[in-house]
Amino acid sequence: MGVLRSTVLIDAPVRTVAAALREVTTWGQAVAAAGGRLQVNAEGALLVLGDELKCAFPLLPAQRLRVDHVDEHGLSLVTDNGGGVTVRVADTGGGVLVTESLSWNNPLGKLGDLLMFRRLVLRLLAAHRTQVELRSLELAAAKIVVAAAVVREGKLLVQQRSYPMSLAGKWELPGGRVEPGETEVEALVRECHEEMGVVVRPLGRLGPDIPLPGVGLLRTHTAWLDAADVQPRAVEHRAVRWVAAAHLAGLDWVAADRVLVPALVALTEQVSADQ
Ligand SMILES: Nc1nc2c([nH]c(=O)n2[C@H]2C[C@H](O)[C@@H](COP(=O)(O)OP(=O)(O)OP(=O)(O)O)O2)c(=O)[nH]1
Repeated sequence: MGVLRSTVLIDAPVRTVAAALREVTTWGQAVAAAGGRLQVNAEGALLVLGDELKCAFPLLPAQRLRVDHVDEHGLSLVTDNGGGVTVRVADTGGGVLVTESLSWNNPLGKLGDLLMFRRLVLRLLAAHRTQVELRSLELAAAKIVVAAAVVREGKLLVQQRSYPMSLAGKWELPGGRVEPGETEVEALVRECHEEMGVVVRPLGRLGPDIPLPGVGLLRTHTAWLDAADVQPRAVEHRAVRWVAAAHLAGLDWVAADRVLVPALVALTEQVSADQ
């Protein structure tokens, strides 16, 4: 088995780099820059566990890759013959270190590695490194949309959108755009008050950053309702609902929020166990 590794230090938040890694287009552009073609069998713009990709390079048999692991620390893709790509992101305090390892099984042996595979893999690693860095810096400068994950009595608070047409009827977390001069926490408190008439207390970050094409970057914070007995109401939305962990995966979410579901399920189960 051949293995090559590449590293790069990126000046962006660690979850933002992880978000760039998940983007299907980042992988597609890297493969194209190395002379290949990537076909993706994924529902959204971001890779989730189990998604499949088919990677083809001239003169080589196409490889099927499956997303085997993905979280805010990186992801791994595995091929049918035991090879694959693992990318890890780690905050060093002086930038985010991205380490990518690409391993392959070459039926042509050492000579094939020397003549062809090593060069191709190095090209691919360099192209991916460049794409991830470019996209991370772009996302780090993007406008932020904040969302609140509020759990009470074993259920998560969700809202049903009423606009625009393309999102009407879909479910999302309460929140909205961070206005100029506002912190994320201030925006979250303001949006929850405007949208549901409640006061929330944000507690900290949850789950991955999620790129919203043409809008910005979605960032989620866990939050508590300030008063235990107050009932959120739908001011701008069609409905608000409290949903148990077991029903979260089945909800008709806006596309981006599907990526958050594992973190939302884990949070809801954990808070229910603690209460
Ligand atoms: N609030 C919120 N917005 C989300 C989520 N997921 C997601 O893709 N979005 C998108 C939908 C919108 O394109 C954008 C934020 O829109 P918004 O309508 O909530 O924000 P806003 O109140 O600041 O904007 P507006 O109504 O004044 O236009 O982010 C989510 O979970 N919560």
